[in-house]
Amino acid sequence: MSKLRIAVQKSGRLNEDSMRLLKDIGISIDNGKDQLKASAKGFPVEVFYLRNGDIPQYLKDGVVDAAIIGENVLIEKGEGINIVEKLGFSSCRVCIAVPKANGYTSIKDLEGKRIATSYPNTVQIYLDKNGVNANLHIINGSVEIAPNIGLADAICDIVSSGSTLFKNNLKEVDTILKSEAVLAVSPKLNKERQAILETIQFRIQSVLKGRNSKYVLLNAPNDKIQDIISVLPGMKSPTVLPLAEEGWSSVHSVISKNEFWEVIDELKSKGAQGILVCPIEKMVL
Ligand SMILES: Nc1ncnc2c1ncn2[C@@H]1O[C@H](COP(=O)(O)OP(=O)(O)OP(=O)(O)O)[C@@H](O)[C@H]1O
Ligand SMILES: O=P(O)(O)OC[C@H]1O[C@H](OP(=O)(O)OP(=O)(O)O)[C@H](O)[C@@H]1O
Ligand SMILES: [Mg+2]
Repeated sequence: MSKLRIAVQKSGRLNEDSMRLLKDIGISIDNGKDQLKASAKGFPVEVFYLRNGDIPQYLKDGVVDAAIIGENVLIEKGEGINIVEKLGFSSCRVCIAVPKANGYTSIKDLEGKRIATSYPNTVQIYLDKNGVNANLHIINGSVEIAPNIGLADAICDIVSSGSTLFKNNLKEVDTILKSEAVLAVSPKLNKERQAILETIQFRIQSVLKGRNSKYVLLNAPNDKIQDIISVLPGMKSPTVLPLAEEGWSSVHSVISKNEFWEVIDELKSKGAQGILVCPIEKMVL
């Protein structure tokens, strides 16, 4: 039987969360990272440990069928590769930054200037769109140091917390794109492996829905129940069960992590007591 070949980053920012996601969807791997290729136990998948930056070419060539990769890398060099799931980790943005003292007003200020970057295609497309001519200086790491050593007037690199820019006396002036880890697929994927991929996608969706939701249990007097369930969507509708104590009920429901605190405040103000909040491992709708 054919196996789906999935690439993950060998080491770096994406590795740990990628391996955790694979584990959460039931793909466990015996051998360690020193192996560049490993088979999953009890599931038709082979995992390849590769450099994030090399993965787009492997996908294009069909050497691997799917990959967990930073969206920014696909935008830079992943033409023709489809993203099938956004995975909700390694969020960052690709930004233009200049020295703090620079009185930057718009991208036009970079006309004729030198920009250091590891993302030349992304920057060039952005400059072309804005009708700006600049000289790109391609470096693979520590891009933020370039203005300080006189190598460039501006940089274009990944920003997350902003602390690397801050430490290097730079300020973010333009965001070119936002990125997160994604599941990407080779244009050469065959039918048999497509079916394995669909099983994986279904499992990933169940895990991500679980991660984005909380299970809530609370107690309330029966005369407050209608008011309380009006703010609780649940998967279908909330579960209401009688408590041993006469006149009281327990309500169970699922809340989205994004609106969690607002809903909790509202539940309290409507008379909910003993509110318990539990993580959800997986959610199959
Ligand atoms: N500071 C950050 N915060 C959040 N996500 C980040 C950050 N830096 C990078 N990323 C994301 O993680 C991906 C991998 O970054 P990392 O620095 O680990 O590898 P790399 O050096 O770009 O790649 P390679 O595996 O080819 O050596 C990036 O492409 C980006 O999507
Ligand atoms: O906004 P921040 O939270 O400071 O993160 C941004 C920094 O993180 C990444 O570098 P990384 O640490 O991955 O080092 P690298 O250049 O060796 O890849 C990126 O290239 C920035 O330098
Ligand atoms: Mg990095």
